[in-house]
Amino acid sequence: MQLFAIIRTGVARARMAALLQNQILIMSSPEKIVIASRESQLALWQANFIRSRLLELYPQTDITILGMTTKGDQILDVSLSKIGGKGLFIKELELALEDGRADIAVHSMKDVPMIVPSGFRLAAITEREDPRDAFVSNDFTSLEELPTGSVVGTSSLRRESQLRARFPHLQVRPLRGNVQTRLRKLDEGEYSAIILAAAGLKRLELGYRISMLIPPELSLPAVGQGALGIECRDNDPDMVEWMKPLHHATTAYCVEAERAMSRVLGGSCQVPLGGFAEIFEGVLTLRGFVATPDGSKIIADKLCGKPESGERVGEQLAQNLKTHGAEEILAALA
Ligand SMILES: NCc1[nH]cc(CCC(=O)O)c1CC(=O)O
Repeated sequence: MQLFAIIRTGVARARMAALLQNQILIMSSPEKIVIASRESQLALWQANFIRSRLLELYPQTDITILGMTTKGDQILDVSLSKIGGKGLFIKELELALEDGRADIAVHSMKDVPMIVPSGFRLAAITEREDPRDAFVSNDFTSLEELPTGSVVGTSSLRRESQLRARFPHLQVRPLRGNVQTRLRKLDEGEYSAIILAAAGLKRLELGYRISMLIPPELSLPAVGQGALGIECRDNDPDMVEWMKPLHHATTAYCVEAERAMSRVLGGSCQVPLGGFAEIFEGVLTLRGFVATPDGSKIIADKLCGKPESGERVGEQLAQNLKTHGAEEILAALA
C-alpha cells in the first residue's frame, strides 16, 4: 500500500528507484549463512551440496554447516512408523533456526511434514535426483529373481505394502539405520536384498551398489523423494530471497502435487502411502496409492493437470482415492 502511494508522484518515483536499487545492493549477497544439518553422511553431503551451490552464487559469503543429531537418528531400534513419524528428523533443525543458531536448514523433502509449522517456510525446492527406489543385493539382480522365502529389508510401510502385494512369496523384515549401516547389514547376510532410495546411494557415490532401479509401477516413490528443501525463518525475507535461485520450478510443481495429496490423506509414516508426479510436454501426471500395511488392499489412481495447478491435482487425486476405499484404510489405521 505504502509503495503504491509513492509510485504516484514523479519525484517519489525517482526516490523509489533509488530505494529499489539500494534494496538490490543490500540483497545482493549475504554476509554469513549457517546451514543446519543432520549429521548422517547423507545429510551432510546434502548440506555441503547446497553450500557449494550457494558459494557459486555468493562467493563472498561465509557459509558454515552446523551438524546436529535428531530424534530420528537416535532411535534406531524401532520402526519409523512407531516413533512419531514425520518431523522426527527436522524438529531440532527448526529449533536452531528459531533461536538464530542457523539461518537455513537443508532437508530431504521426503522427511518434511506435509504442513510446515508456522514461523518457517520452504524457500526453495531443488532439482530432483533420481526419485526411484533401488533394489540392492549381492546375489540377485532383480526383485523378480528372488526365490520364495527370501528376506527383503526395508522399514518403510510404503515399500513393504507394495512388496507384499506384488511379491507375496517374499519375507519383509525391518531395516533401520543410515545408508551405510543398511548396506553393512545386507553384506553381513541378514537379508537377501534391501530396498532404499536411489537418490541417497547416488549422492554418496554408492550408485554402483544398485542392482536394479525399481520402476515406479512396482514401487511408487515416497512423496518428495529425491528432492531437497531449504527451510528458512518466515521473518527472514532476505534469506528467503537469497535461496530463490536454487528453486527448481518443475521439481517444485511435482513435489507440491505429491505433498498436497499426502496432506489431504493425512499422510504420515504410519500410513502406507506413495505419490509421484512427473511433467511431460507441459502436462503433470500424479500417481498415488494408499494400502493396508499387509498389502492385501491397494487403492491406486492417477490424475493429470497443469503443472501450476499441481496442488489442486494432488487434492483431487486424494479425494478420488478416498472415495475408492482409501478412507476405510485410513480410518482403520487411525
Ligand atoms: N527416510 C530417510 C531418507 N530420507 C531421504 C532419503 C533418501 C534421499 C532422498 O529421498 O532425497 C532417505 C533414505 C532412504 O529412504 O533410503
